[in-house]
Amino acid sequence: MLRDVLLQQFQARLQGLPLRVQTWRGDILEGAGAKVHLELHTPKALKVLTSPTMGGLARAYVEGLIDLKGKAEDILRLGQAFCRADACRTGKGSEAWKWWRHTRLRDRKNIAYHYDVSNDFYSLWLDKNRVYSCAYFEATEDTLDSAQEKKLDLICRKLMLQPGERLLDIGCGWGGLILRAAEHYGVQATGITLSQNQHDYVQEQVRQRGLQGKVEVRLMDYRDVPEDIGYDKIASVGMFEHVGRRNLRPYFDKIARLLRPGGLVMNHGITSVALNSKGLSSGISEFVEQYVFPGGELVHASTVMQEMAAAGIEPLDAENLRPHYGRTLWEWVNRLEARETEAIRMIGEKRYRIWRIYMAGSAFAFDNNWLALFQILGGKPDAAGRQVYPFNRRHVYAT
Ligand SMILES: C[S@@+](CC[C@H](N)C(=O)[O-])C[C@H]1O[C@@H](n2cnc3c(N)ncnc32)[C@H](O)[C@@H]1O
Repeated sequence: MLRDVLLQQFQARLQGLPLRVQTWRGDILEGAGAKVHLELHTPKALKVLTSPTMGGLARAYVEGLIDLKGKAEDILRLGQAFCRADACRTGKGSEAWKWWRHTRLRDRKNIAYHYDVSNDFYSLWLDKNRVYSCAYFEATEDTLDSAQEKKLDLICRKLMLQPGERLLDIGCGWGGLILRAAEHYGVQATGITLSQNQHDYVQEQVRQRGLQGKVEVRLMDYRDVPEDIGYDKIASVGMFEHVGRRNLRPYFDKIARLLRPGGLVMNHGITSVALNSKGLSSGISEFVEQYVFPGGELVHASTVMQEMAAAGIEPLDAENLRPHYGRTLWEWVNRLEARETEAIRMIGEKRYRIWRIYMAGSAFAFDNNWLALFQILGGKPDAAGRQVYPFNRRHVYAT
């Protein structure tokens, strides 16, 4: 019978893996020294497991065909060995994305899908400032809270924020950067987001902290920001992954028009390690597109610099924070798992599983050098080509 053949093929793949498997009939297939328990809830799961991909396993878990119990790190390591997916960084993923996907309406829907899940859910496992991007673990003893504050400060120092300057934060999330920049660096800050929940939360923070007139948040697409102001500094943190490969040129053109001559921009975001921008293989990109970040796209850091330069913004500094994002994501996963019951009550089992597996998978991808995180600082020279930037980096590291 086909089912028995599939079961045999599956068993052959298990050889030597520390995995305990329980089938829907209650049979136990014991691997040596099992660290992870895999439950097959239905014979349908066998189809996924006989020619497995990382994305296929994630989908089966999210859809409830299988259950995975154990430490998220062990699950990912086993998944990789089981799928024999050593080369996910090679960029053989889907090319399904198309430029017309990034209409304003579609982007707004995509953002709402991911960010408007529930503010309470995000507050369960993010740091106290609700920063949803890579932290900066400057010292080994840093906690998530301190590492996120250090990241915000690192960006403020790289941008050389001065009191009275105008700062625009494109994709401001729950306001961590604009609130800190206004309170600690004295800038006039404007944040934009496409998420209604984030917008409402930041507005309430501005009111509670008495920052009216100093911090403004707007529910707005970056393409619609009025160009008559001339910002001294612009930040975009964990946002440009939503822009789309083909929109990077107009995105940086827009930034160049918003920035006054001599101004600085910090583009902080996830980049691919593969040069060809095709996405991670083993079905990972397809899973992320369907369940996590519809419309998200990654490019190599060199492409970011190229597109920046084409818009007349001079790349001044680039730092890869890859290990910091691995650590940040493991912190998020551990904190989410510790609050599993509340999380499921708030957003339901399926969405809990999506966030758990995508964050653990992303942590694994950073640890394995499949993904990178680049802070790229650029400056807009004045008409004579001048860009006032120090001859050293003391302003960044001497605190
Ligand atoms: C991963 S969050 C990062 C939030 C914040 N910068 C942080 O570090 O916590 C991405 C942000 O980009 C915003 N975003 C995505 N696409 C956007 C667009 N087209 N226009 C404006 N904001 C956008 C989202 O609304 C969200 O606030």
